[in-house]
Amino acid sequence: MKPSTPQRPATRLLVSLLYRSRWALAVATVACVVNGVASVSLVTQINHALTAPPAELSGLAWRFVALAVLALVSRVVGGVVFAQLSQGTMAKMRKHISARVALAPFRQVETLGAPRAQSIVTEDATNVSMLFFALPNIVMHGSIVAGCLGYLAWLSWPVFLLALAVVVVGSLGYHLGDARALSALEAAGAAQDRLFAHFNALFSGAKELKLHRARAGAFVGETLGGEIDAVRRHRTRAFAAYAFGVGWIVFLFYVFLGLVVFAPAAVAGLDAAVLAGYVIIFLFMLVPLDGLLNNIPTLNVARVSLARIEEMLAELPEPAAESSPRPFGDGAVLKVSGLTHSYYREKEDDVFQLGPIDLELRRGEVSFLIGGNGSGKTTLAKLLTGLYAPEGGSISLDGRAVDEENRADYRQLFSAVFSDFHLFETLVGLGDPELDARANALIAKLHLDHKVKIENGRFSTRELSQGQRKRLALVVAYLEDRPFYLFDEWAADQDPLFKAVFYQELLPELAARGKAVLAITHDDRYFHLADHRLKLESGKLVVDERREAPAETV
Ligand SMILES: Nc1ncnc2c1ncn2[C@@H]1O[C@H](COP(=O)(O)OP(=O)(O)OP(=O)(O)O)[C@@H](O)[C@H]1O
Repeated sequence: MKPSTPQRPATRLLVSLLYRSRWALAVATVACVVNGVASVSLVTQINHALTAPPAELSGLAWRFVALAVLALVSRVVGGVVFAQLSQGTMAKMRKHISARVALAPFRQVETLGAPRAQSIVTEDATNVSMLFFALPNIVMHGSIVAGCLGYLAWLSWPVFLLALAVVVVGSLGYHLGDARALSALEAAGAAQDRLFAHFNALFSGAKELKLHRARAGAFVGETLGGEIDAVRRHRTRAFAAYAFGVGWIVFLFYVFLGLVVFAPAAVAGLDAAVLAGYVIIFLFMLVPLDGLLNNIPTLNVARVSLARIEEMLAELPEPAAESSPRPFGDGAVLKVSGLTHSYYREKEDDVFQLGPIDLELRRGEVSFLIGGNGSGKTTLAKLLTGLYAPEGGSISLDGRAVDEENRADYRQLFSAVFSDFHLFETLVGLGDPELDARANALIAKLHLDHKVKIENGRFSTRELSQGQRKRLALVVAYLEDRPFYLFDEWAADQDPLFKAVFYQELLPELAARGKAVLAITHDDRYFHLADHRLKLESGKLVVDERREAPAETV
């Protein structure tokens, strides 16, 4: 993973976010200002009413009511627009990131990993949405502070210069804390990614944790607990740095105030007659200054999150066109020449090399791919189905090469059930009664009709055994009716009876329907049924024989 640089603001995303929301932001900020003015005016009206003669009271009361309504409306408008902005931004970011992950090359999705993506889609998107609560406050309070400084400059240049010096010295101190806070926030982000991985393990490893008290204790207490504490520590460090920064600036203002009030002689050109004026401005300025400084951490947390989002998006290349101008036909022969792929395993400093591989898959044929664990069968299947782009060599269909431009289309020729398949809740084509009927017929054929059925394109349950769920995955693949079928150790979790159905009935049936079937298998009892046998050993294809070819034992 590249080191991120939160100090460099995620400018592009930030600017585009703000630009796209400029009108809503303007409305919300104006509503905030109107609310501030109305609230202050309400207080002045009350003040006035306390000493006003009774004849003026009814006029004051009407003005009071009007101001109260204005304060109410502006507060509601501001609150609603900010809520829309922040929630809208969060939703947009989540959709954008999800779409980019969905369109990214499969290898990149594998490398990125779910925990980091989850952490970014949840925590970081929320942090960015908070920007919309902080920004108007920063603008509002910042402009009051700037206005006060301007007024000071008009009143007295020396006092203004002194105030400016305080602002510069204070900002430098704040900036030092800010740099520390940003690096702590970045470290918190990295710890948060690891935390999500551990949270996932809490569920995927629930059985193992339940069966081993010591492991559960060590995992929850040290691994997971350690990461929770790491996030807490880094975030606390960041916010403590901001607390020091705010304290430092406010302290400098008190020093300044003390200097002007108690040692006016120290400030050249200070007019004692307008001293009270300065003091009032300083005191008035303290509240918005505090508000301004307190909102900067939210802005910086959002900046760090935006940088993390940008970094992740940069790792997922811009999606290529999803369909080429000339889609593939069904194709009769899939030819592979000199195909290679390598995995670099950082932790072991080791490379797994698959290939170079040459082979052919033909429609109407059942091919079995065998080989020991780790020999590269699944990797070859990912290359054949177009999930991985080959590092070397080529794949072609009826002589037409598969390339970057048409790979997404090429993938649509395959129906696959991988060993780590995912069963979605619904079929594609919801609400089609004909599809429901075909699916239910297949479910009956796979002896699952007493357990589950399809209603409106939805499985009535997915609470099934692993072998049963795999049968449902097979139903989904059958319904897709693509020209190429891949089964990665599909029969591994089936009972002997069903293994026989799979190898002796289902696969030949698919081949008879003109499909090219590739089954990765360890079931040597059924090897003799294959039309085409392939064997991998340590990434090399050591057997490639067809039924009609001279006998060679596999
Ligand atoms: N995502 C990955 N990153 C790094 N190395 C990987 C990755 N996936 C697989 N490998 C390595 O590539 C090699 C081949 O893995 P592959 O899954 O293709 O084997 P396989 O023949 O399907 O094994 P099995 O029969 O156990 O399913 C293994 O040594 C494995 O460690």
